[in-house]
Amino acid sequence: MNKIPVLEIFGPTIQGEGMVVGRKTMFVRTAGCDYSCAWCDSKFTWDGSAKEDINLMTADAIVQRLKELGNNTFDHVTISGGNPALLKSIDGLVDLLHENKIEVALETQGSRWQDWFVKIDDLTISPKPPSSKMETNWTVLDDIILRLNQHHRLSHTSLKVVVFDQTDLRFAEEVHQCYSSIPFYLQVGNEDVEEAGVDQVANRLLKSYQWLIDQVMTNDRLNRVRVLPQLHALVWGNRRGV
Ligand SMILES: C[S@@+](CC[C@H](N)C(=O)[O-])C[C@H]1O[C@@H](n2cnc3c(N)ncnc32)[C@H](O)[C@@H]1O
Ligand SMILES: Nc1nc2[nH]cc(C(=O)O)c2c(=O)[nH]1
Ligand code: SF4
Ligand SMILES: [Mg+2]
Repeated sequence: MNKIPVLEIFGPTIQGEGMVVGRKTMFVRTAGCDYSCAWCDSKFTWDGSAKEDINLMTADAIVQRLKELGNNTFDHVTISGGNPALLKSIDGLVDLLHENKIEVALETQGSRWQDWFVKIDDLTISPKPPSSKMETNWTVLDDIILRLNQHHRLSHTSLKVVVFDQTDLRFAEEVHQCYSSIPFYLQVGNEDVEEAGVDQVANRLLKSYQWLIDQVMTNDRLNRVRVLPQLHALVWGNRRGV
């Protein structure tokens, strides 16, 4: 089947995270995840609560919807989820976006490989730290990085680790040490994914950002790194579709 299970298409907005933070982009959010992170801010993609909202769409229909929403005001689309890497059918969407001169970014956790990864312009791999309660399969992650390297795609790749506490920070060090040539991003954990108030979310995030900066500044294992909060959460809190 080459249809794609889609939960959200939205934008234009700014990429709030990681290697192309601030970039004007549209989002396509797919349904389904092989993980169930304790603090996932997109639980509706895998916990069944939004299963009625899943749209099985062709690549053509997705691009048509993106154009309805964004007209000519975008040239970049971020595919996130859930885990889009569960879906072979994303291949055709990436090709169609490229045919339309639109760049493509991907958010994934590094638990599955897809051959279409080598076509992604901005590929973010985000292994999950202990606070998520998930276990990284290092063999799979190694294999993904190896394949990207074989295809000369590391210049299009970044690693991003969400950090909530000291234990997560040790995990981040480990990931950075293993793959030290890949641009590395530390992302502030959002502890308030149920909070409706924008100011409350922003205040808490800024406090956590300060803590994370302080930790990283004095850490000699985290030198060639970038430390970022989720910019969209600072602006819009936990609102969906931004
Ligand atoms: C919802 S996930 C979807 C893509 C993919 N499943 C992944 O985790 O990389 C998108 C990004 O949001 C991050 N994220 C999810 N919940 C978060 C939270 N509570 N605080 C900070 N970042 C979070 C993930 O780590 C990931 O980098
Ligand atoms: N603005 C904005 N930036 C994002 N970066 C990664 C997101 C995601 O949920 O994958 C995300 C999102 O949902 N919104
Ligand atoms: S891997 Fe991503 S989408 Fe899946 S549960 Fe974790 S944060 Fe959520
Ligand atoms: Mg998000």
